[in-house]
Amino acid sequence: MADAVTPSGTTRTSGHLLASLDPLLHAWLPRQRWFAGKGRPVTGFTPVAVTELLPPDGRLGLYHLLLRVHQPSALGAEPHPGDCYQLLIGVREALPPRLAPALIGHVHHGPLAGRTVYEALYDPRPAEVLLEALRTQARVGGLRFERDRRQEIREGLVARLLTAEQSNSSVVYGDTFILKLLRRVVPGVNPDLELPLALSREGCPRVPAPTAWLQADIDTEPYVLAVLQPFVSGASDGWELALRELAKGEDFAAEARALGRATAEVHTALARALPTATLGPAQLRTLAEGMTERLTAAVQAVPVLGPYESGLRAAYRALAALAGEGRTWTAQRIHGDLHLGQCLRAPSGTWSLIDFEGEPARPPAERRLPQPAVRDIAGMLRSFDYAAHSAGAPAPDWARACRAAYCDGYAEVSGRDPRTDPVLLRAYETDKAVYEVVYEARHRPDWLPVPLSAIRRLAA
Ligand SMILES: Nc1ncnc2c1ncn2[C@@H]1O[C@H](COP(=O)(O)OP(=O)(O)O)[C@@H](O)[C@H]1O
Ligand SMILES: O=P(O)(O)O[C@H]1O[C@H](CO)[C@@H](O[C@H]2O[C@H](CO)[C@@H](O)[C@H](O)[C@H]2O)[C@H](O)[C@H]1O
Repeated sequence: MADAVTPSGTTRTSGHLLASLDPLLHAWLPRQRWFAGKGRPVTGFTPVAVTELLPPDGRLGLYHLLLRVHQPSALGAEPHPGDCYQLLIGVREALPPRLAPALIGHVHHGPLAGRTVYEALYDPRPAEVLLEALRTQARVGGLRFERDRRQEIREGLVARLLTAEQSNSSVVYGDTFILKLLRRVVPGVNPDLELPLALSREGCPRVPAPTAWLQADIDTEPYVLAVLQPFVSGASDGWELALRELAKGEDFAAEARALGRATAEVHTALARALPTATLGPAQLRTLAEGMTERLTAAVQAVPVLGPYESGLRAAYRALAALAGEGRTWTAQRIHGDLHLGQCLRAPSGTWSLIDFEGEPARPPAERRLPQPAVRDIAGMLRSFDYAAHSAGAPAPDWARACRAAYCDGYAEVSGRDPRTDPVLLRAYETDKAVYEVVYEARHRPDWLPVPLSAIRRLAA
């Protein structure tokens, strides 16, 4: 491993530390749930920044690492410098049994020889070090711990790692706050901080307002590394709730309507807070072309889509035809990956939306472009359909009622009924269903029939 490029204030041992960790990380990193490069071998690491948060000479050492992971590009893809991942490495003489699942390995040489290194977020003490650094707005090396001073952060909140299946890692502090530590990080503005901050400035209560955040400046570029928000205690997510109601044969229309209202509140606040744009004929054509290209790539990746391709293309042709008629749409910042799993219902019945990162597979710059709000609505409509097809026997009437109630709720608050834009809505729903086919084929092949049933309907 090359010598560490350390920000000022970092440790004398960091270069050696990385050299001794290299073989351990090779074995450990690709097995992590949040590692996005699965299926391609890891050929090496380059340290981007190494910061000592607790010196290793005590009972507990703690390092913050940003690591570039080198992997061969996918066949036909452009050469890529490698994704940058964020790690928190704990160092102890020996691991207590409760931390066994966190083990990375035993170090055999270098300054940490004889010590054990592990995934520090499993351990309450290192996680509490992060909260304390946020509370006190610490600066350590190139790490900047920032906070909104209007919100109080109490001392001594006890940390626990969330065990949910997720793309990043989250720690809950005393049921008061949740810290999302981003794993694959990119330079520039991150919508997962940008949009909740903008919504909080607008006074929109539908999104937990960021309390604090961690940033790094690397080669003059800012990286958002973690975001702390109030924890919605006792909340259930929309997906769990929908499946529970379906299993009981209960209707979900009242909740769907409340979700429609919440989505409209968020869209209205985002349109006020951040720039909007008008999509003219040229942009509509580009939009339709992009959808068509994604369909072509999806058919190549998942050939079972083949028989439906021409039927699905009709939705995109209809969109391009609207461009020919000179139709325009307003575009604005949106959630970008809205589905039932991104909606939390507090015990009081209030809904919140979370996770504004956008679709992780899309390039970061594209995720921050203004887009028609209908795209988020299409995501939610797909989600009701998903729920109705995931619970034992399909429940098309249940899905229809939810979809209608969601649009009603949206129209009540925004004054715009998404069903008055059927061509755009259908094109976005088709695009999302195609994405889902690829997603399920890659990640959950047993679920493939769920989006495929929508594909059959949309292609007819
Ligand atoms: N403010 C919050 N209050 C309560 N639970 C939350 C909150 N934010 C996130 N969660 C929980 O954490 C999980 C992961 O959060 P999410 O932002 O979706 O992370 P990821 O981007 O890693 O998927 C969610 O599914 C939800 O259960
Ligand atoms: O939550 P993520 O940002 O990781 O989104 C990805 O995974 C989702 C599944 O967890 C996937 O969503 C699809 O399945 C959901 C049920 O599990 C369903 O509610 C969604 O409507 C459906 O799209 C999402 O597409 C993917 O990007």
